[in-house]
Amino acid sequence: MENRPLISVEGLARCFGETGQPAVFEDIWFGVDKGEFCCLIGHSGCGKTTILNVLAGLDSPSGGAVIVDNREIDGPSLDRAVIFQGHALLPWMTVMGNIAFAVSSRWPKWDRAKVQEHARKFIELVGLAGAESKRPAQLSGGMKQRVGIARALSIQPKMLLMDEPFSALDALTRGMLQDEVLRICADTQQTVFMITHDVDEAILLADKIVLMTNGPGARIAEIVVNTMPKNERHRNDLHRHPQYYAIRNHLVEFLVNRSKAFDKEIAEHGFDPRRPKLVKPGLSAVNPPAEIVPLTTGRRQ
Ligand SMILES: Nc1ncnc2c1ncn2[C@@H]1O[C@H](COP(=O)(O)OP(=O)(O)OP(=O)(O)O)[C@@H](O)[C@H]1O
Repeated sequence: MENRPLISVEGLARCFGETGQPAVFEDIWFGVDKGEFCCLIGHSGCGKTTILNVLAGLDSPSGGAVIVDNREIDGPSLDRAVIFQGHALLPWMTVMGNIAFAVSSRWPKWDRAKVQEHARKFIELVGLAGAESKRPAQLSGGMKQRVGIARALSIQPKMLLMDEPFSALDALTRGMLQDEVLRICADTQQTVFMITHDVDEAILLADKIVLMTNGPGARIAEIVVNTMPKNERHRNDLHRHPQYYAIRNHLVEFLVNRSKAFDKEIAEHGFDPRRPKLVKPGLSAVNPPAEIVPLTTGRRQ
């Protein structure tokens, strides 16, 4: 049996509107391994949120498929938890109520005491002990986002999907939450797919950064491997790491110049969308992963 990553995005395309409209993105191929933290970066409108929605099972692609654990996604599942930019909490419920609600959806047979005990562990994990009985209106933006993170983690999903989860927060709160997410995901070996516009956030959190060209017809241009090991990534001295500027300059150069002129690169150097190049800025390029043979579902072409 071939070695498929936990999440395998295979030939994904999405068109909106009438037939004949150009695809927002097409022929998107990449994988996320178990325990890996993957960030997706690209300009506004290239289709990042649409890809995340497909991964969440909230949208259907016009072509291709997403395979998780060797099964094609065909709808939402508690195996995949989403953290949105706006935390989407239930305003009439307390912190405990919001998290317990998710926990009891996941394990409907658990009694109230077991649900609350489990929920409390995650409330503590995100530093909200003592705020269990507060309602969302009584919380700051950062605290609400912590509840969203605790709720998503509490159902112990196979994968965590995050759409710019920190972008609405002030810089100080954003930094603190980034540190916590980095620690929690490393401790729990959580598989994460996250969209961000913030290059430094991607360098701090991601094991690999998937670069998307501009739409319409957006593609995965390449995949940047974060050559800074997780345990050497610290927000306050990220810029002192010997690999930092090589990675940062590579990402910024892509966003400023290459993302809009990728067709020219294709014409000059060729391009295999099934095997986007793996790049290690500051080190040499490495071979792309082995090609994945798509599962034939017969459902979509
Ligand atoms: N339901 C929809 N109906 C029609 N068009 C849509 C729909 N959802 C998204 N689009 C279009 O698809 C394109 C990609 O949208 P998407 O939100 O996925 O981009 P994005 O890369 O996440 O952008 P941003 O970084 O600004 O959030 C946009 O042009 C958007 O208008």
